[in-house]
Amino acid sequence: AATSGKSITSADDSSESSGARYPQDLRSVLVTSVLNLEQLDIDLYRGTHHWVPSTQRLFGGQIIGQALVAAAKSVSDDLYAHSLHCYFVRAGDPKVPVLYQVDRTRDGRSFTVRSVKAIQHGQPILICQASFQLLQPSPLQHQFPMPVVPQPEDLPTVEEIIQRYLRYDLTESAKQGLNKLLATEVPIEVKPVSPAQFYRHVSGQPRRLFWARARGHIGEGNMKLHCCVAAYVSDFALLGTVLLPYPKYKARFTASLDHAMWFHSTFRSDEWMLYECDSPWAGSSRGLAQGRLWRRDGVLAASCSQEGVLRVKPVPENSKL
Ligand SMILES: CC(C)(COP(=O)(O)OP(=O)(O)OC[C@H]1O[C@@H](n2cnc3c(N)ncnc32)[C@H](O)[C@@H]1OP(=O)(O)O)[C@@H](O)C(=O)NCCC(=O)NCCSC(=O)CCCCC(=O)O
Repeated sequence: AATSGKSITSADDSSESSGARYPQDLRSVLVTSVLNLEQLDIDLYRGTHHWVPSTQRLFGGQIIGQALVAAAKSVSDDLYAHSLHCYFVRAGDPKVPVLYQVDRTRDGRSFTVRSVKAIQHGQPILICQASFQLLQPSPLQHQFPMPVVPQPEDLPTVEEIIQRYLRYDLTESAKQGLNKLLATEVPIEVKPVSPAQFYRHVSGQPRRLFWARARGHIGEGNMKLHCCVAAYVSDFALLGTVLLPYPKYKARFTASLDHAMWFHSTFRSDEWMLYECDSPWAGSSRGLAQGRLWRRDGVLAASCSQEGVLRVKPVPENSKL
């Protein structure tokens, strides 16, 4: 079943397919560049960087998404990604590309496993195992119900929310921070269900919900690619859920330590999906966050879990943001 270096980052180019929002010249940058790896040799790929968070380390979602692209290139078209398990062992350096080395761990009748090492400066920054499966019928089928929330059309984008905040009486440095956020091109669109909770302006349960989708058109037909994009999206704002009950503290150092993801159903990552994030536990400078990605028709598309290191400091009194 193994193949060599197939292109999995080819979106459906056949103009606007079934209700797509974008013509082909507005293909998602996630497909055209973020997840588009250069093949250097058999099972060896190179990826470059796009959005780098303010932490100045590589965005974990990008490394996971690219690792899954590399793994998927060596499995046949009839197999679907069903899970991945990763450890972030070193911070990624945004100044150099990342190499992805794929090991074809096992090809079975139903399941196929790949191990991927992401390397910079000769050392691993991520180790990832991904598993793929032939679709199989099953009498066992259940899922939790999707939370009831406002539809994305009735909610503002993060950009609109930031514009609103900029009209408040803020310190110069808070304004600068918000303007920097506005100027940053993140390849996904986000609509928080509760902006005050999303931005930690109210103390609350360690739980938040937002709608997310890839910017631009991807199209149907390439489920592996949608899983790679969902892996990218799944690392966005997930770990921050741990901080929601603690408005009196701000992050001094946060980084995800590991990330696991399970894909349950077919979905389109360029259509709105509800991301439900919660954190059941924090302690010992670590926090556990869990996420569920829902299709808007209520089908559970994917679940993920992540543990991160979180070192915090008190927010100064009288802080305006
Ligand atoms: C840093 C990792 C997690 C390993 O930590 P450690 O084993 O402690 O490594 P060191 O290199 O020894 O220390 C790193 C740093 O931490 C300081 N440190 C260590 N221990 C302590 C302590 N007990 N108390 C205080 N400080 C401590 C140490 O001094 C170092 O500080 P520095 O000298 O100032 O650097 C390592 O495994 C790692 O980095 N892994 C990679 C993590 C990663 O990159 N994850 C993916 C990116 S995170 C992400 O994507 C989330 C983005 C979210 C964006 C969004 O929400 O939208």
